[in-house]
Amino acid sequence: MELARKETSSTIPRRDSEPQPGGDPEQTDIKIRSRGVERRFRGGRGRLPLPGRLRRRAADGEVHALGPLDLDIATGEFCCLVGPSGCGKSTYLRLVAGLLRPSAGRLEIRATSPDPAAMIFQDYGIYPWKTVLANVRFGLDVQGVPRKEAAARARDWLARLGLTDFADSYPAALSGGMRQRVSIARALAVEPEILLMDEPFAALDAQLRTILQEELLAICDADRRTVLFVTHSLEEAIVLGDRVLVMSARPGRIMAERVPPFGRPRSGDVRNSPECAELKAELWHLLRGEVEPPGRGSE
Ligand SMILES: Nc1ncnc2c1ncn2[C@@H]1O[C@H](COP(=O)(O)OP(=O)(O)OP(=O)(O)O)[C@@H](O)[C@H]1O
Repeated sequence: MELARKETSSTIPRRDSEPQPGGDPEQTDIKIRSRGVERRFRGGRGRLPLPGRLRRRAADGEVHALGPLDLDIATGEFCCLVGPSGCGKSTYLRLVAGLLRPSAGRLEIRATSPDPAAMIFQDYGIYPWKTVLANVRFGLDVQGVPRKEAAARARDWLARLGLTDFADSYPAALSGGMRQRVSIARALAVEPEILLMDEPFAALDAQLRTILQEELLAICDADRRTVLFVTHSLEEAIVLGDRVLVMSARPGRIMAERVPPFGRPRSGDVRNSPECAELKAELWHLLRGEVEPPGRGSE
């Protein structure tokens, strides 16, 4: 993608402290534009049991979860979001998905379809009572895709993710890695313009995580999509992203951004490069001050 390629060089491009909203001012093909986007919550997370620190915040009335956030994401760009726990990463994804509305600011999704985003969660989000094939077909059925075409497209995605032999199995019979593949196949089958991934590999062991990262790289190289990927793993962000966005502690803002110095197509082997190690150290240095030490209180 243009932005990433232009900035690829032997040194890691820096855009410290005051990143341009959206990075490259010449970049006009914007898919997601955020201007002054904020989100506040009132009264905690419904009736969910909250740990003490969060319960105290909720009792105070309002949680300023995110922003103001100025950010442009280009069409076809793979953006990784890293930041301390509770800084509003998932909240931003839910805003882009249209599951939440901003409390202030303007969030523009420049989509060509009425339902442009698909979301993949850490806990798979697949239906246990449906077979693998039916899960992958689900979004296509909802879109009203004719039965034959839906079945063919679903089977194609099953094949791409190595799930053909499990088409008639139920999720309970699958390993965690397989379930996450089903979840990815289901999201991609509807060919979303925007793919939102919220720590999708966090529950997997290190080997499976590496394999699924490779698969995601291959899928995105074959078929460029706009991707927003939330992760706590700096290495994962560097290996996958055209751009790594570093968020401050809550209320989250974009504090810095870095462009991993790797082109496309890209192999997961870049994780073993000195550039990856250098960038990881730099990102950790940026983040360290934002990560709240245990017991420092809620504010
Ligand atoms: N529905 C809600 N009601 C009240 N508070 C909420 C709600 N959703 C999120 N929050 C609060 O907003 C803040 C940001 O939450 P969010 O889940 O977006 O953070 P995050 O960066 O994704 O965290 P993590 O990395 O731990 O998943 C947190 O303080 C959280 O408790």
